[in-house]
Amino acid sequence: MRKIIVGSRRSKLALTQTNWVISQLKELGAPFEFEVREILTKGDRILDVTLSKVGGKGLFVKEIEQAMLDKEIDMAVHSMKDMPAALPDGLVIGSIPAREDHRDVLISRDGAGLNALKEGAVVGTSSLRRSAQLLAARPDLDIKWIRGNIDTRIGKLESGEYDAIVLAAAGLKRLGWASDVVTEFIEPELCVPAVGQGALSIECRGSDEELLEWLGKFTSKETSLAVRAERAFLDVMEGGCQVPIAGYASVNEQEEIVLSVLVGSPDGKEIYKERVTGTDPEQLGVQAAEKLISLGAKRLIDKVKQELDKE
Ligand SMILES: NCc1[nH]cc(CCC(=O)O)c1CC(=O)O
Repeated sequence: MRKIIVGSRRSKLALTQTNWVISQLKELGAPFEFEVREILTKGDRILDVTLSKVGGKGLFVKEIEQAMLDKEIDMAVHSMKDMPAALPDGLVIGSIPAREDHRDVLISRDGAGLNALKEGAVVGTSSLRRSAQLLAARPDLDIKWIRGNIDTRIGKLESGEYDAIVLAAAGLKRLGWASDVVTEFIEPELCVPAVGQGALSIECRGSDEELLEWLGKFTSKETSLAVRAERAFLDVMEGGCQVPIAGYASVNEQEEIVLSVLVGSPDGKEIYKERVTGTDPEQLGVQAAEKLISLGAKRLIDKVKQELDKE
C-alpha cells in the first residue's frame, strides 16, 4: 500500500486539520497509509514581531511547499487564508472541502459586545484587516497587537491585558471550543472576513494523479467557487499582509456567487468596499478588484507599501 507523507505545521490547529483530512480520506476508502511529518515554518519561528513586517503571506506555507517539490512529503493541509494567491509551478490545490464558519468572533472579558465595549477598550487582534474594520465601526478602541495560539490569546484576555480579543470562528470550532466562549459573532457586513477564511486547502503535486483522484472526492463545489472568486480578487490586489484586504464570497439560491471585498487604511479612516454578483469566479474576482481600484484602493495600497519600505 502506498504511504502518503503529509507535511504539517506543528500547531495544534494545523495538526487537527491535517488529521481531520486524513480521517476523511480513510473514510472514503482511499488505499493509502499516512504518516504526518511536522515542519517548522518561518511564520512559526518568528513570534516577536508583527507578521506584516517580515514578508507577509506565505510564511506558513513556503517550507512545506518546498518539501513537497523535493518529494520529502506528498501533501499538506493549509488554512486557505494563509495561502498566497499564486502557487509554485508543479503544485496544485487538490481539494477544497466545505468551509467551516467564515466569521470573526469577539470574546470580551465582561460579556460586552462590540457596540457595548467601554470607551477606549483595549482590543487584541493580530490582523490589520480586523483592526481597520473594528476602528471604522468604533474609532475610540485601543487596538493592541496579540499573537500566539488560541489558548495563549484567551489566557491574555483573562489576565486583564485586553478587554476583548477578535479571532476567527473557524479556528475555535476546529479545536473544539464551545461556542459559549464567544461573546459575539461578527457578520461580514460589519467585518469582511479574510480571503479564504474558514476554508482549507489541500495541496499536492500536480503530477500525483492517484492522490488527486481521491482528494477530488471531498471537494465542496460551493466553497470552491467562493474561494476561487476571493483568491482571484486577492491575486489582482497583491496586498499581502501589509494592507488591510478582505474578501468573502458565498453562493446564493440562484447559484450565483456574491463577492464582498474591502480595502482600507489600517486606522480605518479610509475604507473602500464593494459587492459584486456573477457566475464566473475568476471574472468576478477581477471585476471586484477593478471596482475597488477605480475607487482609489490601489493608491492606498501603494501608499502603505511605501511607508513600510521607509521603516
Ligand atoms: N491568522 C492565523 C490563522 N490562520 C488560520 C486561522 C484559523 C481560521 C481559518 O482557518 O480561517 C487563523 C487564526 C485566526 O485568524 O484567528
